Amino acid sequence: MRTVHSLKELRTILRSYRQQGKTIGLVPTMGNLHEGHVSLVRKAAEAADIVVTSIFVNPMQFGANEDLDTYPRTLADDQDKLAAAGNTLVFAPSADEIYPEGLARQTKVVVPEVSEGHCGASRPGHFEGVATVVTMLFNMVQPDLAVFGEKDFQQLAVIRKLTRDLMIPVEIIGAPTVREEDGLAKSSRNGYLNEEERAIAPVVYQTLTSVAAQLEQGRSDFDDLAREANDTLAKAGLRPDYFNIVNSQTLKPAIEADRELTLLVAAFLGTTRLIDNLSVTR
Ligand SMILES: Nc1ncnc2c1ncn2[C@@H]1O[C@H](COP(=O)(O)OP(=O)(O)OP(=O)(O)O)[C@@H](O)[C@H]1O
Ligand SMILES: CC(C)(CO)[C@@H](O)C(=O)[O-]
Ligand code: BAL
Repeated sequence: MRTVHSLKELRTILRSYRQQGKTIGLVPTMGNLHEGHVSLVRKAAEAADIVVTSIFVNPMQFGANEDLDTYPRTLADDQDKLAAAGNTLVFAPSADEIYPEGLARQTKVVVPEVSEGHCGASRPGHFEGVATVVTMLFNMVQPDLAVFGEKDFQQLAVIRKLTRDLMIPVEIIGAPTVREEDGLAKSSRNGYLNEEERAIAPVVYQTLTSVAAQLEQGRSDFDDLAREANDTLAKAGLRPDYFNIVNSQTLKPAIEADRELTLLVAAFLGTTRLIDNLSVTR
């Protein structure tokens, strides 16, 4: 497995794979890889001949008070995990390689509606940063397909929409959330949790499953359910950011007639912000 840091090297290698008629799958990540990421690489390897995993902590999607500087950078460990998972090529560019003129001069991709609300409301500019870098990665790698985790549910919706709207010829594949045994969604940011916080963290998924069960049993007083969920999170020691019950396609607030619902949650444990979601069919 090779690792390249420059766009020039990336293009040279990919040109040769394309000339051999190989299909290319892309797995965009920010590194500090865990089994969730590995599942995306495996899925990409099942569907494409060549898997390119990008590792780039994208400054454009971080707010001024967020964890850009402390985000874990663990390239050597990541390379070991990727090689074992069947990855072909790692693309690990510097910020200068991606944004040579700096962020202020960067053209932006703005995705309306699905970017609004939820994480989009709590992290202004975040999805512009994600949409822009993902569009750039699509242009740099020109993959046949790309795999993203359902853990970042709103992000996946944003990427599906921009791919359709900009007519980018890439198949977008969603992959299910990989969890710890106690239900906590695997996430690089779980590493920020101290022992006490880690013991509380599974309450996020427990709350999702409890609300999902009540929806399946026919409850449709969505506002009350969301309020109760926020209370449960707060009582456990979390600081809820949002708990929203939405239409799974539009990500707009659910209405009685909706059959496919998704519960979206973000909550802080200390300074760590956890997100998760669960979909329900009624
Ligand atoms: N537990 C998981 N299961 C499946 N996919 C995941 C999981 N966690 C992350 N992913 C996916 O991996 C890709 C890269 O995500 P990223 O590098 O941000 O990982 P992360 O662990 O979610 O990090 P963070 O803690 O910053 O959110 C995204 O498509 C994301 O949805
Ligand atoms: C898709 C992504 C790699 C874009 O920076 C990032 O948002 C992530 O890791 O989910
Ligand atoms: N997993 C989404 C990347 C971010 O939180 O910035």
